Amino acid sequence: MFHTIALAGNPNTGKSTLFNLLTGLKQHTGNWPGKTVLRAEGELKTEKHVYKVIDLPGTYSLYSNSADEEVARDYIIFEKPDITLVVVDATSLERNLNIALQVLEMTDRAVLCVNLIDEARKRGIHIDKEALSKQLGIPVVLISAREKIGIIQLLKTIDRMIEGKLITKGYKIKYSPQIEKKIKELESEIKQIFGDIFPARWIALRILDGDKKLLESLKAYIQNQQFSSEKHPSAQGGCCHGV
Ligand SMILES: Nc1nc2c(ncn2[C@@H]2O[C@H](COP(=O)(O)OP(=O)(O)OP(=O)(O)O)[C@@H](O)[C@H]2O)c(=O)[nH]1
Ligand SMILES: [Mg+2]
Repeated sequence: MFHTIALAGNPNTGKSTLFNLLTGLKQHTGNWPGKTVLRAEGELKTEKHVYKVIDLPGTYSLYSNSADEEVARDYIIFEKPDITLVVVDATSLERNLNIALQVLEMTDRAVLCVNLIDEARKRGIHIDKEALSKQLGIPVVLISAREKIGIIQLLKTIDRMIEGKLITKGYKIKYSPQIEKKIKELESEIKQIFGDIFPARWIALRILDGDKKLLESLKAYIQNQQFSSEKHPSAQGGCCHGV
């Protein structure tokens, strides 16, 4: 049995370089954004486990602004990777953390990979990974995918997470009392429809944001599930039990 790892993050942060290093494949890399347009898949074997690694397109957010964002978002929400590696650029961490917070709204099972640590060190940038990890509630690993720095530590972190030895609790942004009240109301309705298969808080936030495309994706997902359980009645009681 294999586990799944998705690579998400802003464009040009070294996701495909890391993907190639982990899987031995040759995804397109280069110094301009938007190279990976569709998701690519490969295999990673660590000492203990086998993983399917998915290289997602780089995006500045995970809303419904573009096809790329939808590919990345839908993968995290509908395919539910066991671990999402959020690959960020150590030389522009503040800007990159935006997407990390968006991923944490969707899943707690994430690791922050602070890539290009070689470049950051050259520029005298110090990153306090313990403080970052404490704030975000997930492991933080400093890596250089190009110079192969920190990769053993990353693999150990992935294995430990899969084995349940590392418990994560991703940071969730607190909004104003009025918004939090609306989120609570919507959350309970969303849970009635979907149970626990989707992160209700995240869907509530997307609804409040007027994200119609997400609603369309959810509708298509439900129809798809109903269709496949009609075709394969034995499939009922799977992940969509109660929908
Ligand atoms: N210095 C340094 N450069 C890196 C590192 N990792 C990747 N790069 C370089 O960063 C550039 C972008 O790398 P990619 O792997 O293509 O980035 P990506 O995130 O897949 O980009 P998109 O698919 O466009 O989102 C390339 O020129 C890489 O060689 C690193 O650890 N250190
Ligand atoms: Mg890429």
